[in-house]
Amino acid sequence: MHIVTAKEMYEIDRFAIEKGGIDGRILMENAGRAIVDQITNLVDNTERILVLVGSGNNGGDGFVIARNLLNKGYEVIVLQLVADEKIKGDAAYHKQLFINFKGKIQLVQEVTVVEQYLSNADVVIDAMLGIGISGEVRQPFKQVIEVVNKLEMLTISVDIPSGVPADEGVANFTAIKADYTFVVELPKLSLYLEYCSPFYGQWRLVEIGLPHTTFSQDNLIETWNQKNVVETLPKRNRYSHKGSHGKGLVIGGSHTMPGSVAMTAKAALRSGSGLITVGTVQEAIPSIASYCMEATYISFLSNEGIITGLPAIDFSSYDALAIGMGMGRSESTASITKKVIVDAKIPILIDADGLQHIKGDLPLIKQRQHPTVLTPHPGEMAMLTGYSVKEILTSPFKVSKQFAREHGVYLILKGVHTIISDPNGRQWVNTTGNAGLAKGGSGDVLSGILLSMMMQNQSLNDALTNGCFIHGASADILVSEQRSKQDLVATDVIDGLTSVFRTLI
Ligand SMILES: NC(=O)C1=CN([C@@H]2O[C@H](COP(=O)(O)OP(=O)(O)OC[C@H]3O[C@@H](n4cnc5c(N)ncnc54)[C@H](OP(=O)(O)O)[C@@H]3O)[C@@H](O)[C@H]2O)[C@@H](O)CC1
Ligand SMILES: [K+]
Repeated sequence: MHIVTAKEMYEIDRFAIEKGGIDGRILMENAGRAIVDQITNLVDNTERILVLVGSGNNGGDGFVIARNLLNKGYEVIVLQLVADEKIKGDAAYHKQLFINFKGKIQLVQEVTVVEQYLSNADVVIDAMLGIGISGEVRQPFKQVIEVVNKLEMLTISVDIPSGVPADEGVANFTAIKADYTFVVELPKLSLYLEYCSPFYGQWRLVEIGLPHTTFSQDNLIETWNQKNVVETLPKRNRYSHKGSHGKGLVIGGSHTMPGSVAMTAKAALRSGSGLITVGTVQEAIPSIASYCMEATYISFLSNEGIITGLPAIDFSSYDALAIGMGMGRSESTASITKKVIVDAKIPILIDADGLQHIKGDLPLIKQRQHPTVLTPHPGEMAMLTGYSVKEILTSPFKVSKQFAREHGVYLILKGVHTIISDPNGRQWVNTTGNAGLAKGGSGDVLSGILLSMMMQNQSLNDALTNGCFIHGASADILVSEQRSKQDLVATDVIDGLTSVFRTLI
């Protein structure tokens, strides 16, 4: 599903009205009614409802909601926070309907009076500000937002919690902390920003009759969900053999960090790879092999437990390779990483210490004729780009797109909402995963799943989005059935792959 910026949402709205011929007042009615259907599942009609409305169409939705709740027997009061003349167009039309239906509207701008009304209500519907907000929230909204948040009553936001920007790039704002948000038609970008999404509370989309078209050529961002995975994940052919599902190479590990490559290799095998070879230091091989007996091993030259030399490897005999996990950050591992990037004429995934090593050599990656996949977390992304972590989290879509285009890479920016960007600037947001994944080893497991997907017969975009989905889905299934977010560890996520594949294939 397409994720929209405010600008794109307005384009779709304009298209529906101007070209499609639908009346904006009908769209507003649809929005309000669809949201009322949701509210009636949450709130029973003995509860007193206060609807806070502002000057725009978000407030217009508020009037439709108030009228339809009134019709259903709820006790409803609308607090209008702006002067009468500010309410125009479709919103004014629906305000008049509410009045015609004997609805009660109080024009209030002093926060103390708003507070009194709030103390006599059970539920607040937030229809103050929608996607039309610009700049810092002004008074009286700022104070009202603070009061609503302080009271901690059931708060339901219309389209977007008032004050939350629709788009990325705004780090500091005052906004309603909603318990529920009913998002009109399409998800807004801020739903996938980790500093904005908590404000939405639980959220759901409501359909109002707009087409799901996109007019933007430059901002293609989509969610990637189970349906997409089922449609694109290759089915295993009965007549296939181990060579048909990819022969992958994993380079990394060190005496003190053998677990990383072990988990990458095991995850790759559990995700369908035909053959996996691990290239690592001699002293780590016995412990890795005891965990991952299905892999084969190449012993690399080492000194004090760190890889120091690359043996002669025919990279062309592999379908893809992953490098960097648990490798350490010495001069020798840096030069090996660079040599692999130049010599290996196959798709490469670079993670962890490998990312540190390429920072000064990004042109080498751009020159590659084969795909390169980078999998940084925000800290590594900051190291690669020179932006601060805060800047990256404030504009993760923009920063990733820019980086993927500039360096010709596939970029997976890991996070609560992992963003996958391709070299053409297309982007996807993964929809699975939970806080249980915020542990050491998660990234190594993801690299293994991705390596495997990169070798299966699918487009690289599908491979990467599917890999991220499957990784998060394993954690989700485990947390819902047997583990908790507390005790989930990376190797569990590998074991959980069985449940994911059983539901997907
Ligand atoms: N297809 C759709 O998209 C549909 C959308 N619909 C709904 O419409 C909503 C978008 O409506 P919208 O465009 O009227 O904007 P919205 O956010 O209600 O208000 C903007 C007003 O707020 C004000 N204001 C601005 N910044 C401010 C600030 N910092 N601090 C304080 N005030 C500020 C500014 O007024 P000003 O005081 O500047 O005159 C401006 O006029 C959308 O979220 C959805 O709910 C549905 O009805 C169905 C179809
Ligand atoms: K709102």
